[in-house]
Amino acid sequence: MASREPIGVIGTGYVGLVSAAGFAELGHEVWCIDVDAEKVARLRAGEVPIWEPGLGELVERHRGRLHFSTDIADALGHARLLFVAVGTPPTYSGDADLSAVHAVVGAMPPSDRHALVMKSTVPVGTGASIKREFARQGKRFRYVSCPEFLKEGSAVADFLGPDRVVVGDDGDWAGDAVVGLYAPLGAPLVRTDIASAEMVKLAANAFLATKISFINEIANVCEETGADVLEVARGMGLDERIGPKFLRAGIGFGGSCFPKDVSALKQLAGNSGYHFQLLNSVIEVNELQKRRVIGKLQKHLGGLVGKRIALFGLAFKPNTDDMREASSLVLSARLQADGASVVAFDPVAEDEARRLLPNVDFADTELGAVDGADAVVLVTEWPQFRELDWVEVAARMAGTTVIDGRNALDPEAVRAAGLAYEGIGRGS
Ligand SMILES: NC(=O)C1=CN([C@@H]2O[C@H](COP(=O)(O)OP(=O)(O)OC[C@H]3O[C@@H](n4cnc5c(N)ncnc54)[C@H](O)[C@@H]3O)[C@@H](O)[C@H]2O)C=CC1
Ligand SMILES: O=C(O)[C@H]1O[C@H](OP(=O)(O)OP(=O)(O)OC[C@H]2O[C@@H](n3ccc(=O)[nH]c3=O)[C@H](O)[C@@H]2O)[C@H](O)[C@@H](O)[C@@H]1O
Repeated sequence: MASREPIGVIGTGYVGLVSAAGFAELGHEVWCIDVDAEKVARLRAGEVPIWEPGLGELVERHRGRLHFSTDIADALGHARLLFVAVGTPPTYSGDADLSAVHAVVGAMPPSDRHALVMKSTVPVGTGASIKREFARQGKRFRYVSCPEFLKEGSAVADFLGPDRVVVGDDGDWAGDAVVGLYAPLGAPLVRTDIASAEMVKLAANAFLATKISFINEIANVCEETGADVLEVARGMGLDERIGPKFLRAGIGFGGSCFPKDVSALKQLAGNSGYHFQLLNSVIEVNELQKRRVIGKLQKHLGGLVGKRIALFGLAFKPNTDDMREASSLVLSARLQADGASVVAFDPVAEDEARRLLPNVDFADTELGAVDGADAVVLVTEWPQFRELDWVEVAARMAGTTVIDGRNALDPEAVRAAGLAYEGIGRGS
C-alpha cells in the first residue's frame, strides 16, 4: 500500500512538475515551490506550462493534492522530504552551474527532521559538499541522491514505470523514506552511496550519447561504402549485449541533458586530473553531425545563396515543445549564414522557436512550409510527417530535394512523387 508521506518539490520545471504529478498519482500531497512567480501563478490558475503527453491530464486530475507556492516555508511546514529539481545548466566552461542548487541549500533552515533529496543532475561530489556546507552552517539536514532518468515526450510514463530507481544515501531514515516512496512502482532498486548514485546518472547519459555518436559515425561510413545504417543497426541491435535502442542515426542529439551532461562529466573528469578522451569524440562527432545536412543540400542544390529551405520539425525530439540544444538551431543558423532563407513548421514548438529563431519564417502547416521551397529537411521525426501526401508536396515545391535527417520517412513514397530522397547513412 502506497505511503501517504507528504512531499515537497523545489523547482517546478520539467522534472519537478512531472515528479510532483507522479507523486500525486501515487496518493501523496505535494507542495511545489518555484522562484518563478509567474510560473506559480499559471500553475495555480490550472495552466500547465510544459507540453508533455499525459501531464496536463495528470495535473488536472490531482489538482486537489498539488499545492503551488513561491514560499519554501510551505514545503518545509508540510513535508520532511524536499525533492530538489532545479536546473543545472552548463556554464561557459562546460561545468554544471550549481547556483540554483546552492540557493536552495542556503534557504534551508536549521532542522533535524528534514532531508534534501537531489533529483537535479549534479557532478559527483556535490552531495558530499552540500553535507559539508550543512555541517558548517550547523544545519542537521539529511541528504539523499535520487537521480531522475525520465525522457521528455514519455516523461509521465517513465516516472511511473522506471527501469530502475537509484537511491544514494547514508543509510538513515531519509534514504529509507525515499525507498518507501518508490516501492509501489515495483522497479529494481539500486541503493548505494551518494557519490555512486551521482555517477550512475552522468555515466548513463554519457553512455547513451556515446551510442548515438557511434551509430552516427557508422552511418557516415555507410554513406561512403554503400551500406544502409538501418539494416546495420537492426543487425547489431538483435545482439542482446548491444540492444536495439539508441541506435537511430540522424542529425545529432540535442535536448537539455545529453549535451550538458556529457560536457559536465568530461569537465568533472578533467577537474579531477583525468582526461576523458572518449567523450571529446562523442561531443565532436555530434557537433559535426548537425552540420552534415549542409553538405547534402549543397550536393543537390549547388550553392545555398538565395535558396529557400523548409524545415519539418524544430523541437529537439518529437512529443515535446522543448527547443533546448535542438539540432534545428545549429542547422538554421548554418543555412542562413550560407545565404539561404529558412521556413519552418513544428506542430507544438512554434512559440519557443519564434523566440529563438527571429529570422526564420513560420508556416501554419507542413504544406504551407513547402510552398516554393527548393529543399525540405526533416529535422524532428513527428509521426505526422510520414503521413504527408508527397505528390502534393512535390507540386508545391520549387525544387525536388528531400533530406530525411532522422530516417523517418518512407523513401519509396517520396521518390514515387518524383522527389530526390536522401537520408542519413542510407547507402551512397
Ligand atoms: N528535462 C529532463 O528531461 C530531465 C532533467 N533532469 C535534470 O533535472 C534538473 C531540472 O531539469 P528541468 O526540469 O529540465 O529544468 P527546468 O529549467 O525546466 O526547471 C527548473 C525549475 O527550477 C526553478 N528554480 C530555479 N531556482 C530555484 C530556486 N532557488 N528555488 C525554487 N525553484 C527554482 C526554475 O524557475 C524552473 O522552474 C536538471 O538538473 C536536469 O539535468 C534529469 C532528468 C530528465
Ligand atoms: O537526463 C536527462 O534529462 C534525460 O536525458 C535523456 O532524455 P531526453 O533528452 O529527454 O531524450 P532522448 O530520447 O534521450 O533523446 C535525446 C536526443 O538524442 C537523440 N537520439 C536519441 C536516440 C537515438 O537513437 N538517436 C538520437 O539521435 C534525440 O533525437 C534527442 O535529440 C535520457 O534518455 C533520459 O534517460 C535522461 O533522464
